Amino acid sequence: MTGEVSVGRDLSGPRIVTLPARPEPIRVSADETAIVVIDMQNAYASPGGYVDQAGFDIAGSAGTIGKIAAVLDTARAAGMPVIYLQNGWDADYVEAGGPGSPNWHKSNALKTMRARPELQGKLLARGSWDYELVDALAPKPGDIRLHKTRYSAFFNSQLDSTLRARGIRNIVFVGIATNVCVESTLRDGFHLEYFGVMLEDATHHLGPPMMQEATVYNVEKFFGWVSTTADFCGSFGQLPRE
Ligand SMILES: NC(=O)N/C=C\C(=O)O
Repeated sequence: MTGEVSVGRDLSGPRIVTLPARPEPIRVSADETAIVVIDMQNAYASPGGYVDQAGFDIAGSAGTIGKIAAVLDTARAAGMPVIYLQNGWDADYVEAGGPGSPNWHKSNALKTMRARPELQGKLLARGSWDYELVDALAPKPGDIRLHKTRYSAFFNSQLDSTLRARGIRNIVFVGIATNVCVESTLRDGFHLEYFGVMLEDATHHLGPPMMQEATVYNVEKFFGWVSTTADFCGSFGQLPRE
C-alpha cells in the first residue's frame, strides 16, 4: 500500500475521515462526500425484473441490497447526501432512442421486449414496477432521486449540477451493475474531476464473476478507489452528525 491521498485544502476538524481503500486510503471531508446509489430497481435486483427476464443471474443481488442498506444508514446518520439514480425511459420509450441510437441495438431490455412482445411496456418504463426502487431501499426524507436514460448517470441528467450545488467532490458508489452503470458513471465522474470510491461488496455485476473483478481492477488501477461496506461504516460511522 502506498501513502494516503488527501482531497481538499482544509483536512482538519471533526468531519474529516480517512477511508481505508485500495490502492491507498483516501482522506476526505464528509461534507464534500455523497453516496450515489446506482439503479437499485426491481429491474436489476428482483426476481421477475428485467435482468432476470433477460437471463442474467441475479442470485447475488439480495446480499448487495443488505450491504447498501447498511451504507445508507451510516451515510444518513453522518448527514451525507444520498442520491438515488433510476434507469429507464418514458412509457412510450421515446427516451430510449430508435434504430438511429446504439442504445436501441445494445439495450438488453429493448432487445428482450422485441423478442417477447408480451413484455412491451413493462421493462424499465417509468410508472412500471420494474422501474421502481426495491422496497428494502426505499428513499427516506431528504434523499434525492434522479432519472437517467443511459448507462452513465452523468449523461443528460441532473447529477453533476446536483453534486456541484452541494459542494461535493467525492462520490461513494454502490449499486448494480458494477461493470455497466456503476463503472460508466465512475469513469465519467473521473473526467469531471470527482474522486470516485466504489464499495466492492455493495455492488453487483452482470455477467460472469470476472466482470466484477475487471471493474475492481479498473477502478483501483485507473479511475478511483475501492473500499468495502465494513470500512465505510467503520470510518464514517464515527462521525458526529452535522
Ligand atoms: N444499471 C445497469 O448497470 N444497467 C445495465 C444494463 C442495462 O441497463 O441494460
